[in-house]
Amino acid sequence: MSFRPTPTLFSTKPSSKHWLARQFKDPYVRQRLSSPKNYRSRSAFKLIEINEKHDKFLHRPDVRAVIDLGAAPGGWSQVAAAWIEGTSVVAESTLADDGRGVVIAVDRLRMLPIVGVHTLQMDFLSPDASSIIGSLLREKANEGGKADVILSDMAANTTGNRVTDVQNAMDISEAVWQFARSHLRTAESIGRRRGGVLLLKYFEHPELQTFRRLCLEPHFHNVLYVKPNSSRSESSEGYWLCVGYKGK
Ligand SMILES: C[S@@+](CC[C@H](N)C(=O)[O-])C[C@H]1O[C@@H](n2cnc3c(N)ncnc32)[C@H](O)[C@@H]1O
Repeated sequence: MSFRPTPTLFSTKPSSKHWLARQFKDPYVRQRLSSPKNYRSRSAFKLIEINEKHDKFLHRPDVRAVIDLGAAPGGWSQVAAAWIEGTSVVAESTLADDGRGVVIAVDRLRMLPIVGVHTLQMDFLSPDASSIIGSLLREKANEGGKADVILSDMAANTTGNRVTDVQNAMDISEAVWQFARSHLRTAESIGRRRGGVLLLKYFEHPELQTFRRLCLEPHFHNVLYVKPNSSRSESSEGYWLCVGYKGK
């Protein structure tokens, strides 16, 4: 596919020129535009890469319920649904009776539908988010309302105020962790040390490292820092891949 902008569609401000130049050079932007899979976001390649490099935690026969927090526009949900829907390399017999598991995608923005994905438009930080998502899990996946994998690519809008931005990032990490405590399946219940997986985006800051040490490390068999090649090197984002949830 050729990748040429229509000049009249773009502003010529220096910031726009810089953005455009970066987009044209970016191999993942090109890959997204040329891929027949029509991924909705460049982020899809981050999840694909993390999954490939880390034991294909998403592509396990016993992964039936995936929650994608901060899912819009939907690249990660597409990747998860491809597996759950059985369009990936999976034996039919390993899927649930109706041939599917469930992906629940949550975002405060509206998302266009994706086959096999239940979308919830809501603010994840609202007090009733956990119970609403839990009810949907019980209804669509299992009585216990447990998820095998919880993904969070959520990021608050930056304000330019460092203190506020760090606090917002902390609030999201804390809320995701509290949610995982209630809804993530334990490794023990699956009989697999690496089961019960949380993938959580965070931004470099000492307070977030403290959060990792106090909240995540004691409750998972392994917590890895992951910076996929597809995550821009100038971005301070990284992911914690927490495998083997030990339970409360
Ligand atoms: C980087 S994008 C996610 C991209 C997504 N993984 C994909 O592949 O398409 C981050 C998303 O988090 C969402 N978000 C941030 N804070 C949120 C909140 N409190 N509740 C729900 N969604 C939130 C934003 O609306 C945004 O769509």
